Amino acid sequence: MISLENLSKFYRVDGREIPALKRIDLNIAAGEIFGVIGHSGAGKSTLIRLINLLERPTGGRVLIDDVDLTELTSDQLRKSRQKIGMIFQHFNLLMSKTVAQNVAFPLQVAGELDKAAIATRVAELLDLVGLTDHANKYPAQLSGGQKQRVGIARALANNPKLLLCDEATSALDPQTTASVLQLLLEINQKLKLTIVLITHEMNVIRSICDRVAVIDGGEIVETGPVTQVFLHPQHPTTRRFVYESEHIDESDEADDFAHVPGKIVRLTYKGEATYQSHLSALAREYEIDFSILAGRIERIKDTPCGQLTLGLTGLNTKAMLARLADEGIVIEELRA
Ligand SMILES: Nc1ncnc2c1ncn2[C@@H]1O[C@H](COP(=O)(O)OP(=O)(O)OP(=O)(O)O)[C@@H](O)[C@H]1O
Repeated sequence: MISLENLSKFYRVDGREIPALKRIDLNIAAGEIFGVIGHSGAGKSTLIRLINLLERPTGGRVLIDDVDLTELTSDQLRKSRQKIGMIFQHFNLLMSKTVAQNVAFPLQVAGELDKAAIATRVAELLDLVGLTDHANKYPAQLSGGQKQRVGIARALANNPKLLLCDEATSALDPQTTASVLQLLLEINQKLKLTIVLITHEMNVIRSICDRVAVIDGGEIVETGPVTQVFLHPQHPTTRRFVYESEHIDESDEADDFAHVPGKIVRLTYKGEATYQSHLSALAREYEIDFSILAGRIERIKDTPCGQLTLGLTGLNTKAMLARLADEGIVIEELRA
């Protein structure tokens, strides 16, 4: 649905060109929730603002459903933008208008004049985001989570096919973050809406995204399904994000395991295999002793996943690992 081709953006500051994005190539499919994660200054905001041309690229193309937005007239662009909703970290609500008026605003801007039609649509949207009882309140009377729900209702007013989320939960506490993410997931499933979100928090990616791109210094350094990127991070920036979110210290681990005898391996389980007890049965069969050095079980979106780091001793470790591999468990040898 979205195709960014060789996209670059330079900002001109005091006559100097500051590179913000360098030759980005990215494809996002209709109906997916796609996350972009990066540290401050990595280029996330620039990237998301290029998707609806709030920023114009210095080079490259932005295609949405095969239409190159960079070639549209300003009138055509305005029409295309009505099919792209956006929500923001600080909500950007009109403080002097009520919740209902904020949600009605984009309908009026799009040319809807029928007051009854507007009222019906606003009621539908407030019901969708769970704010029916707050229609006549002003933004100052709402919590952060409620404000973001107004932002979401407003963004959905004109039935967009794409929703862009610019650090949409960064100003919210963890519990409110979880409920806003749940709402985004419901909307994605109910309305078949494509969602692109940017964040600096791995937890946001883990809870609702299907695929993720990691951005660093204006470049995409890694991209893939969230389970793949989470369980087998390749680039140092990705590894840092994952290990920080799991409170793992790689260098500590190496020290801690220095005195463990035998082979050290990491097993990765995905799906139902996560809960099965092959390990003890196989260890008995192959006369292997194992000690558990580290472990975690979690859910990545709706997939259960587990990782176990083991110390193995015995004559048949190779054969036992081959059996585990046959059962679809990914084996990484950390020390031979
Ligand atoms: N309007 C601008 N003028 C000049 N430089 C800019 C402008 N906007 C962003 N930049 C620069 O471009 C780079 C990328 O910024 P961007 O805001 O896209 O990063 P980010 O990953 O969203 O960071 P943050 O999470 O802190 O918002 C940074 O070096 C930033 O200083």
